[in-house]
Amino acid sequence: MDKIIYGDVIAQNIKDSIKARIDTIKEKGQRLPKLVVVVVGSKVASQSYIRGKEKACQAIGMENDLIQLDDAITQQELLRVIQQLNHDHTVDGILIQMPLPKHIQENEILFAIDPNKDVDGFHPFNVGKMMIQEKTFIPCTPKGIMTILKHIGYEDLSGLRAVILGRSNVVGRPVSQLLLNQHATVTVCHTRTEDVAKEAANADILIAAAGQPRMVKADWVKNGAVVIDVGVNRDECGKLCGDVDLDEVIAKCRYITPVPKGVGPMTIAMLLENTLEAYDLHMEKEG
Ligand SMILES: Nc1nc(=O)c2c([nH]1)NC[C@@H]1CN(c3ccc(C(=O)N[C@@H](CCC(=O)O)C(=O)O)cc3)C=[N+]21
Repeated sequence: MDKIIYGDVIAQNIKDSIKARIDTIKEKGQRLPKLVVVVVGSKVASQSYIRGKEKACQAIGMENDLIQLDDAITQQELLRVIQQLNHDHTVDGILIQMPLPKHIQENEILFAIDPNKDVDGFHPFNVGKMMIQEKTFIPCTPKGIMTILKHIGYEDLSGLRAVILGRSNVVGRPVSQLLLNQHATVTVCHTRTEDVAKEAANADILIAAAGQPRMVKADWVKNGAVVIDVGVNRDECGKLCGDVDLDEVIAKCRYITPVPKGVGPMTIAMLLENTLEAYDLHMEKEG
């Protein structure tokens, strides 16, 4: 069914070209790009994502380290770990796995990461740069969504209505900016929106990032719409499922991304891409 966009296939192509780049770096005998992932605590949900990313790094020959920290780590101790990584010249990208435990002040942590190593694009300096359309690290999931849209010929979004379900710092807010940059007319819906289904039904491009299993039904979708499912939920059976009821929605839409094999693998590919960008930035500076 060519309505379904398999993000894992697009992601594989991107990873292949990053691998080719890394192969040439190896041939030249230069230092390899390196990503460090910091995880606090042992949340099960985090583990599968971390493993996916580790596997991806290994497959393309990118250096990667995992720093696993105890749940009980203090704010100061975590800040010190980040400082060390900031000063380590072999480290190109730093990813602090979200969410952090409740006793950690997330914003202070985000401020602490060297903006030039912020491959998540979560540092407020980089968030601000994105807002004013300066070149910077674009958060991985929003960047993955835009790459999928471009892949299906949705690059110039002039005259199109984009509706986003969810206003998180990680997906909803940044993707709204990126869609706006591509000239879409953007609506962001959230828990206080009066009639989400009605808003969604106006969308030419519907981005579901609400964290509600199979919330989006057929009557939420305009005929011919593009539906991007960012949901990472577990259903009653413990199976990974999205925010969109694909079986219902598929008849109405022009394109739809599945869960799994949709946005998730793209997020990882974008993380690798951002780490390579960070590497290029650092090599340029080191001369
Ligand atoms: N600082 C930070 N940056 C992140 O980018 C970040 C984070 N924290 N915290 C957690 C979320 C979640 N996330 C996913 C990435 C890939 C898949 C993915 O590849 N999923 C596969 C399936 C994996 C499976 O089967 O479990 C798929 O959709 O096909 C899922 C989830 C990134 N996150």
